[in-house]
Amino acid sequence: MEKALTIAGSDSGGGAGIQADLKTFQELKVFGMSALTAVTAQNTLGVQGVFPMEAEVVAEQIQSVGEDIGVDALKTGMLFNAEIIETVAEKIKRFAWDKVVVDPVMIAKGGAPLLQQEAVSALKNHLLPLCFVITPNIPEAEVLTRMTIHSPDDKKEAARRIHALGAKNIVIKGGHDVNTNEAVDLLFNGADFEFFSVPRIETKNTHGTGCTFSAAITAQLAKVYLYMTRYL
Ligand SMILES: Nc1ncnc2c1ncn2[C@@H]1O[C@H](COP(=O)(O)OP(=O)(O)OP(=O)(O)O)[C@@H](O)[C@H]1O
Ligand SMILES: Cc1ncc(CO)c(N)n1
Repeated sequence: MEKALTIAGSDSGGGAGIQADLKTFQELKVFGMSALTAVTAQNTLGVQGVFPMEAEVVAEQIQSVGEDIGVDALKTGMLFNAEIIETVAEKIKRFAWDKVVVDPVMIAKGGAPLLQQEAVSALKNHLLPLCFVITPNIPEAEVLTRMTIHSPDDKKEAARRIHALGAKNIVIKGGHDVNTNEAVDLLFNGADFEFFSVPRIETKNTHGTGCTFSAAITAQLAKVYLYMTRYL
């Protein structure tokens, strides 16, 4: 059975974070493992508390999993601060993991910060160059590129800029594009653009959509051989 690791925060409400990731791994029939970066107290009303782990605690969890069980693919979610980001980047390099999915989690849907503002540059400098796929939502893509995104062309330009930061494949998710009746994601692999569009489901219950999405990509990556060198 292929093995997937999530390096992310705990959501006590079970909709996002490692809980969403592990449920998704299980659904897609890969063996799920976790390295916890933070404990959050969350429910349907919002985020009531955020308690980050020491970077050393994150490092030890990744080390234990990497040196014994093995990792076919991994994703990162909430990383909270620069120290944790740098620790995660070091471990990815140390184990030479290549199927790395970065969900650049910054702010919970209710507005609570899940990444310190000063950690954005650590994310750009240390983690983006190591990632095979990055899955920003529109506000996250705006922070990473320092541009505003209104149109499909803006999404393309943002994807180009994120590619220039070192990410190999970029998916800009369209969940936040609430003015259209479609949810349109854009994939850019450094050469070609592809839009994926589905009818927007009218619901407020979208907590954890991004975590589930990036966990699904990670699970599917765990099962495939990366043979297309253009993407590597
Ligand atoms: N209302 C919706 N109807 C259909 N698809 C949706 C809807 N909202 C989001 N999606 C899809 O779900 C996936 C996740 O996108 P979204 O932009 O919601 O991520 P996110 O903001 O990072 O989520 P979160 O921060 O809650 O984890 C994308 O593929 C997006 O197109
Ligand atoms: C722990 C955690 N990770 C990610 C998100 C983003 O959905 C969240 N709300 N909570």
